[in-house]
Order: sequence, then C-alpha cells, then structure tokens
Amino acid sequence: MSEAVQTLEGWFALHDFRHIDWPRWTHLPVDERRHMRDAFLDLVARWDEIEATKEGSTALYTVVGQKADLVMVHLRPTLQDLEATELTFERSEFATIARPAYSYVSVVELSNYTTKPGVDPSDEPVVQRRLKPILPKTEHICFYPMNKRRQGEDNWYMLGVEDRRTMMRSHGEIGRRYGGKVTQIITGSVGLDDWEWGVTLFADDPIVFKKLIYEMRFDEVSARFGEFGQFFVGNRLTRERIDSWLGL
Ligand code: VOV
Repeated sequence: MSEAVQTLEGWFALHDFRHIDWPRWTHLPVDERRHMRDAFLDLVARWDEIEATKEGSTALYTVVGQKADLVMVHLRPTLQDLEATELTFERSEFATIARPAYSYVSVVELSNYTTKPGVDPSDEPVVQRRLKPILPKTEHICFYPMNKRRQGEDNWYMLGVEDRRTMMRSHGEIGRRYGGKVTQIITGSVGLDDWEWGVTLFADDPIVFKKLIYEMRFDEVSARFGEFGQFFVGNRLTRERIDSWLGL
C-alpha cells in the first residue's frame, strides 16, 4: 500500500448554487419584491458580521449560463454552522424564489506534499490563515469539483509518495506563476461529497482562469490524473449590485 498523504483541515465549505425563478419574480408586486430583497440584505449583513469577527467567510457571485444564477460560498468552523447558515437562507423569504441548483460540501484542505521535513505546518500562522481564509473580493469566481484518476497505469492512489510529491511540486510551480492574479482555495471532499476536491478560483480577469487551467492541463498531474465535474463561472455580487441584478 502506498503511503497516504497527510492533510490539514480548516473551515468547512458549502458552495450553495441557486436558480432564481425569474418569471415568478418579475410578476410579483414591487412591494413584495422589495420585501424579499430586504430579507436577502439582512442575511448579507449577518454574513458580513461573521466575516468581520473571523467566525467564517461568505462570498456571493452571480453565475453566468444556465446551470445556476447565484452561488453563495460559505466557510464556517463546523458542519453544524454550515447547516445553520444553509437553513437560515432556506427559511428566509428570499429563498421562495431562489431554488437549489447544485451544492457542494467540503473542507479547506492543505496537504504535506510541499512542506519541509521536520516542520509542523500547523504551527505556522500562514498555514492557519490558509486553513481559515477570508474569501477574496475579486470580480470573478470559477468553481469545479475534481478527482484524481484510478484507472490501470493511471492510478494516483497506487503511486509512491515521492512520485506524487514530484508531480505536486510541478503543479505548485505552475500555480505560483499566476501569483497575484488568481487565488485558489482547495477544499477536500473525500467522504463528504461526490468528488474528491472542490477547486475554487478567484480572479479579477476571467481569462486568467482559462490560461491557468489550460496550462495545468499539460502538466502531468492534471494531464494523466485529473477528472473534472461541471464548471461554474460568475461575477461578484456586491451589496450595491443586488438591486440592479434583481431588476429593482
Ligand atoms: C492558482 C494557483 C495554484 C497554486 C499556487 C497551487 C499550488 C498547490 C500546491 C502547492 C498544492 C500542494 C500543497 C497544498 O497546498 O495542498 C496544491 C494542491 C492541490 N491543487 Fe493546486 N494550486 C493552484 C491551482 C490549482 C488548480 C487550478 C487546480 C485544479 C487542477 C486543474 O488541472 O484544473 C488545483 C488542484 C489542486 C488539488 C486537487 C490539490 C490537492 C491534491 C492532492 O493530491 O492532495 N490547484 N496546489
């Protein structure tokens, strides 16, 4: 049996994708729409407070394309906190027009492939900040779930730890070339959801997602072992943009 990678876990993550029932929304009386908008703004204010006190972080993006209209990315210390966040939204008046489209449950994960031997990474403040990150405020988000392949010669889980480490170093080198342009949050979901990881990328220029992901496709770890789910891409939904997004 090959040696399992050691991982550190941080905040739990819920990527909560919603469809807005636009036909229903546009036929509601304007007072009712404003009332529902206010219910949503109350939730946003609560999420801002949680972020300000570093008890979690939430990012809001509208989704482009037909797979969803909105994604709320919530990071919280426990699975109970995550459920409470989800339920508070479900019970709000805004949820009557924001129906589930897709969801993903995972936990912020760092692996020890690139840590120096003899160093306990959990002692390092930078590691703690990466495990409990405040989500970036970039213009765009890209999310997709992924697996590492387990087929014939291309079985990630049968490789020795040194082979995996070498490939992850090359992966990290490519990623670092995009430093300052894109921030990645890797969340592990083995035992939590249908894929093995969630990849959440934040950038101000959406073309950077395409360049980075394309470059990684040619790198061995993605070329041989990467299997990908659905891709979602979106635009930041600030408090100021909510009215124009809702057509109010
Ligand atoms: C934006 C840049 C970027 C950078 C700098 C970066 C670096 C790193 C490092 C140094 C490490 C290992 C240590 C750790 O931190 O865990 C990782 C780990 C990981 N990555 Fe990554 N990655 C990036 C970006 C990045 C992307 C775009 C993808 C999707 C791949 C693609 O083909 O679509 C990805 C995936 C992953 C995964 C699934 C893991 C966990 C793999 C495992 O087997 O455990 N990642 N990643």
